[in-house]
Amino acid sequence: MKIGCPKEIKPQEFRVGLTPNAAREAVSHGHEVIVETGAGAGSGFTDADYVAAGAHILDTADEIFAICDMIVKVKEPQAVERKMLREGQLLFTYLHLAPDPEQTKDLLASGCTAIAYETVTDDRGGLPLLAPMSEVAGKLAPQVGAWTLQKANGGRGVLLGGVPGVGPAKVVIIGGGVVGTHAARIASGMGADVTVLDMNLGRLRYLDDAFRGEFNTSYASKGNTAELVQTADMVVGAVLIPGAAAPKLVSREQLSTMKPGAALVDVAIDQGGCFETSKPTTHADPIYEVDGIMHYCVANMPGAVARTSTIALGNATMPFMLALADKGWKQACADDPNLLNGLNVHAGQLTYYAVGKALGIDVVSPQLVVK
Ligand SMILES: NC(=O)C1=CN([C@@H]2O[C@H](COP(=O)(O)OP(=O)(O)OC[C@H]3O[C@@H](n4cnc5c(N)ncnc54)[C@H](O)[C@@H]3O)[C@@H](O)[C@H]2O)C=CC1
Ligand SMILES: CC(=O)C(=O)O
Ligand SMILES: [Mg+2]
Repeated sequence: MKIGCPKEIKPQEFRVGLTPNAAREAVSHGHEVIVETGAGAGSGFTDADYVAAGAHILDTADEIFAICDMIVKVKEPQAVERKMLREGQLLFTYLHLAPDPEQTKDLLASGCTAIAYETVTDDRGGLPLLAPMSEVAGKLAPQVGAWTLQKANGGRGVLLGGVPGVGPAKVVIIGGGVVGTHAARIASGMGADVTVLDMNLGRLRYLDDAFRGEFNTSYASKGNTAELVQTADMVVGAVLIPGAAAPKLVSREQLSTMKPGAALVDVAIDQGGCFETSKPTTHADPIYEVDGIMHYCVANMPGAVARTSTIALGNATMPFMLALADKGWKQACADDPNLLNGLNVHAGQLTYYAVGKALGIDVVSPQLVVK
């Protein structure tokens, strides 16, 4: 199979879909790997590194999309990339379709088959291709939130860890999954007073047990959430219902109950965001203010630490990428129900129920598609 890896074109996205190690592995399985010139530069990989791994280099994304059977990327295809996708071609990348009707329309029109990293599952109910980037974004959240809280950036002027004689900042994390857990570890490591909210009591039990009270836990009822948000210096949005649009858990009215200059860090923005006032921002212009509350809503946070993120993502995607290349997507998905859960689009039809529900589009069963 011809496997293509174009350079990412989303603003300030420095990750790349294939590492030289992944390219080497695919070549050793008998595949041809074609990488766009400079695609790895933002992650510290040169064209020569890919050539040494057995890949070929081409000058433009057009050439790669024209000749490759499978396109491996990081971020959802941008409008110009969507025009290059074609019937029968396989796209393997993050998609986040539920909050993105335009991308969904274009993918359906292209006739391609698209497998979304964020809905591939594992046998323990986890999301193995989302997890590495959630680990990164979770660890970044207190760091970017601390910066947002600085006075010159519009924030409250509060230091997360406090100092002797002045108490620490209060950090409230809504969602105690992968993002939430990593954010809690870092925020409490920075000395903040941290509370994690989740609706899953089993998850709260696990967090309490595993971290031995290093941070507080609270059940995510509307009342508890509203009370904690009022007292918070920083709120991290870290909820997920896989594939679906994020539920809105803090309304615009609630902003007036918060401390002026508090920071909302909406990591769930890639699924539409869990604060009513969230809208996607970029690393170039990451924050904005609504009703005196600072918002940070960058939808590709891991791109900021591209080398760490590219290697972590590549470790996770490699076995799935190889299965897709070795067997073809249909057989690979038929053999592995976890990979089949990644199938979002095939030949003009949606194949993921939560996306169809969010966008009001009919869905065909993925099991029928691979029969
Ligand atoms: N902005 C960015 O650059 C990035 C964003 N993300 C996003 O972060 C979000 C979280 O991802 P993960 O932590 O991996 O998901 P996860 O599935 O590990 O955790 C989500 C948690 O949210 C909880 N939850 C669901 N609904 C809730 C509610 N109404 N109230 C309280 N808790 C609720 C679940 O019980 C679960 O524990 C996702 O939208 C993901 O796509 C992930 C990586 C990078
Ligand atoms: C998960 C995601 O959206 C990202 O890593 O950018
Ligand atoms: Mg994203």
